[in-house]
Amino acid sequence: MSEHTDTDGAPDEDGTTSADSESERAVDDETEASSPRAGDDETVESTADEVELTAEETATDAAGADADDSNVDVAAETGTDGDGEADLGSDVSIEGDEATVEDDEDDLLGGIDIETTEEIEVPDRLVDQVIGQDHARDIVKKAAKQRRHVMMIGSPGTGKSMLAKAMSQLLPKEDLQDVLVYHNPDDGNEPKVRTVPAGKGEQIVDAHKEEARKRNQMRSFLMWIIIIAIIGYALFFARSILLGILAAGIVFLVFRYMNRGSDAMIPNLLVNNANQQIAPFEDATGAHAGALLGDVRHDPFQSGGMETPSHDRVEAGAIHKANKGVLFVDEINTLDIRSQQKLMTAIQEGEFSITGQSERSSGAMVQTEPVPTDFIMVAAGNLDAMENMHPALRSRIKGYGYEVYMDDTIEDEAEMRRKYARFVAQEVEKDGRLPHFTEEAVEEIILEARRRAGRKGHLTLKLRDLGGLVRVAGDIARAEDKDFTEREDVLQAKRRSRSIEQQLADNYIERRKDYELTVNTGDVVGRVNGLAVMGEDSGIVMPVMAEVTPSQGPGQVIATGKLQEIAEEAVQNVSAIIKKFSDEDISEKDIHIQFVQSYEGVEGDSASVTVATAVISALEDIPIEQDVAMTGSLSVRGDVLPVGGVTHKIEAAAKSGISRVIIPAANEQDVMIEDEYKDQIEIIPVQHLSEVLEVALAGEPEKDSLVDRLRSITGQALDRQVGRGSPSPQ
Ligand SMILES: Nc1ncnc2c1ncn2[C@@H]1O[C@H](COP(=O)(O)OP(=O)(O)OP(=O)(O)O)[C@@H](O)[C@H]1O
Repeated sequence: MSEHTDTDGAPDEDGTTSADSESERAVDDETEASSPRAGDDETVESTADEVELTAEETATDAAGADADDSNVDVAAETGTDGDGEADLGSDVSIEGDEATVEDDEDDLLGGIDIETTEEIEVPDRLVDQVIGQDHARDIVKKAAKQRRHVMMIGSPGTGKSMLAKAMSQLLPKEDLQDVLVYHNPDDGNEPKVRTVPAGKGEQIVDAHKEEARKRNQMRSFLMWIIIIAIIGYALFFARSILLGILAAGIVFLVFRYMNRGSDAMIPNLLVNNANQQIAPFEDATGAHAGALLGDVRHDPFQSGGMETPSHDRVEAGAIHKANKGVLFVDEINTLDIRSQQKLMTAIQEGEFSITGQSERSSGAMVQTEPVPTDFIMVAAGNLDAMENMHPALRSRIKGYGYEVYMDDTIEDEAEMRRKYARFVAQEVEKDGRLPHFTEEAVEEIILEARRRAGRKGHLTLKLRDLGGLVRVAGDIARAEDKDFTEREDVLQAKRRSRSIEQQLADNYIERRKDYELTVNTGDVVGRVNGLAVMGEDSGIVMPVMAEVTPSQGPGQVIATGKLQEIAEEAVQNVSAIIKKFSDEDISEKDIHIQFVQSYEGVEGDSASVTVATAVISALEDIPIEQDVAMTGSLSVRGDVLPVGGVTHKIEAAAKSGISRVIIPAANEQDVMIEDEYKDQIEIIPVQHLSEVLEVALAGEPEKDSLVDRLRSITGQALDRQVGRGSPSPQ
């Protein structure tokens, strides 16, 4: 829309052809020294923009609460490299400790000295409260400045909507507008639309109401005079009270009708930003068409003087309410295609007429003049969302904005741990009812953040879940009337707030124990205790059995249920090696694989080492030790490759009474098992299938000759000792 102008001179997405828009962007980019956009070289981008942002922050951060950008100020003042002390507020002193705490992993609070989180100052601006996600945060700042759209892809609870909300706080409030819808005397079905600066809308409506009230007052006065005159005339001259009442009634109705007419002239304040302290943030996640695009209510009377004028029935949609602010749509692929197309039009044109969304209602007759929709769109979701999103909409966002992938974890450094301590303070303050956390309680939360990361030297950024733990712990402390949330409360919360998958997995392990289905002693040919993950945070022992039989025709891999594909892939991977060391030709055999009592939940190739071991055992008729469980992916040359969820898998093995577990050596650093399991299980990291067989197979000398053959054909010369006695990483 022509009336939309951006404060920074950046072009609107105003319906120009893409060629026009591109040239506008080029001009814009020139004026902005080097405004980057998605797809540009990141290094070049960030240098120019950091300068911009730093300048912006220095000017605007009067509150001094900026989390990361304050580093610059701190560095300038103290001469240090500035690593965020200022984040934690003046109450918390960490100066002097810096050099020593930086790399001390055991200092869980990263060097700050607090008794409780009450002492930690929480920054005012949402953007400064965001932990990690530096890339996304920078993008959001740039995009707010340049009025660009953003697409954030990543795991749930990593701060996507928080960042979108933060973006609205960064937009200029001065640009906000009110939108009024007026009756159109020429065409009642096409109400007029006018925009005025925020706050003016209410004044205009009030002025119209006042005018209508005065007019109606005058009319009422006139009406009563006429009624009295008519009744007087009827009584004294016509001598008929009935006639008088009838005539007075008609006069009354005529005046009522006239009054309704002047009420109908009062405009409808469609979008009211009078009390808006920041630019609007509209969350249109899962919104139906009406809520997203606006609607016109049905009018049951439609005509005859009783109808509601069409402009009064118009309702704004999220796209209109978000004008000059942020429209956030999570799981954007769940919007139906028509809504996505219309959303695209709104982005492109910067305006969108409102019409009835229900085709059979009287609202469908009405279509307003275009209503401004000059919002910044923040689309979010996981990778699926991106695949299933309307391609043209995606290209709109891409062409006019940034795409950013959210991190799941962040490096575990002193600065970051201090921010996690602040995160606990933030969550406590946000909730408003929880007791603050003691130092030890915060330490336990940080330990949990490490554990949940599933990666050595990292902390989880799935902070919604971690915030959930903070709340449960706080609630436990509150229920006990404690002044502060203590370490025991966090430990209890950890036990209580187990996910459905964790509860299911524990049930599963218990049930298998009850029915004595878990075999953890002795040795069996063709049976391996495999390990799998359920959901994101729990493991199970999943035995795999293999049987090899001569085939009538070409050999097949036969597996149960949905696991056929995984079995086939695992057998294919191992077939090259088997061909070399075995006299048996497996292409002439049927290989039956059973994932015992499991139909799904096995992720991809993490079962391939298990399947390969079971097949080799069945083929060579060498038994497998059942006190061993294993996980790992396999290359065609027999290398054992890393997999996910090792910590949960090891814990599941320990819970099932298994005493040794084989994991890929590359995953060794990710193991963060709870203390209680450390003495129960020996962890054996391996690099090659020959090591797996050396540990898992029983029945020498067949085992030794097989391992030797495997080593010689794959050129694997292992110096290190594997098997019993190798130190566990914990
Ligand atoms: N990076 C972060 N920094 C600080 N707090 C965070 C962060 N990520 C998540 N949180 C906390 O978790 C809450 C939920 O996060 P948010 O709604 O932004 O996640 P999301 O990525 O949008 O998830 P979803 O896609 O499921 O909606 C936030 O209100 C905040 O308390």
